[in-house]
Amino acid sequence: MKIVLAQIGRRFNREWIFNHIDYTFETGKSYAILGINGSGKSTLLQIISGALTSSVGNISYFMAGKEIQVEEIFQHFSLAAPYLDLIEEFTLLEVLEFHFNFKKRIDGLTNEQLVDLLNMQKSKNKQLKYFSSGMKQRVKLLLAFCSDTPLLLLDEPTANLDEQGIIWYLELVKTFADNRLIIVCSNQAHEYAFCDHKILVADYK
Ligand SMILES: Nc1ncnc2c1ncn2[C@@H]1O[C@H](COP(=O)(O)OP(=O)(O)OP(=O)(O)O)[C@@H](O)[C@H]1O
Repeated sequence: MKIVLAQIGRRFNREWIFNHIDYTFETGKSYAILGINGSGKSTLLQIISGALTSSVGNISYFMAGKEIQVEEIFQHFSLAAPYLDLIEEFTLLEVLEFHFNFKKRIDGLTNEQLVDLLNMQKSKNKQLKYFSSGMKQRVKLLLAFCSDTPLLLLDEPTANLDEQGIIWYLELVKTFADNRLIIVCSNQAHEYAFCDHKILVADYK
């Protein structure tokens, strides 16, 4: 997969958040979008995911040399982000079942294997509204990493995770990152240290 940004800019009302971004993202590489709070990392990630349009410029997506339209791109990425909500009335098993109706499971992982990966056997029949914020974050990350998509988008992946959770996240990266295009929005070194390329939003002010 290849994503090409050409002179991308975004403003809200009269304020330009960033402008003139020319950048190419490619499969097999990992990228960190970096910047202080409010610098525009999530805005850029949402443009890449097609959830938000840019104010100027063009974004193009290619898979196996064939162009994909932005309306289709949702089928090809998984996203874990603070603004993405889980259905809290569902139990963990119901969340897994529901999510994987829409996305293919990586390596055909079963619900039991996914629960084991989360280390949440005791909580599999519990509604998510009773999960701690760290547990919900682990579920979001697992759904993203274990969906068979070429593009993995992670916004603040270790938000709400304790030290053990951060180690668990880095294990997910090791196990499920191969041959994918990964883009991480972050301002915490431990969550993007593995990334090959770094993009500073402040360079595009
Ligand atoms: N819908 C919107 N309307 C107006 N302003 C917005 C909107 N969405 C974002 N902004 C503004 O755009 C700027 C960038 O926000 P964004 O959430 O992309 O930053 P961020 O770098 O991801 O921040 P954080 O590290 O805190 O998550 C902020 O000043 C924010 O207030």
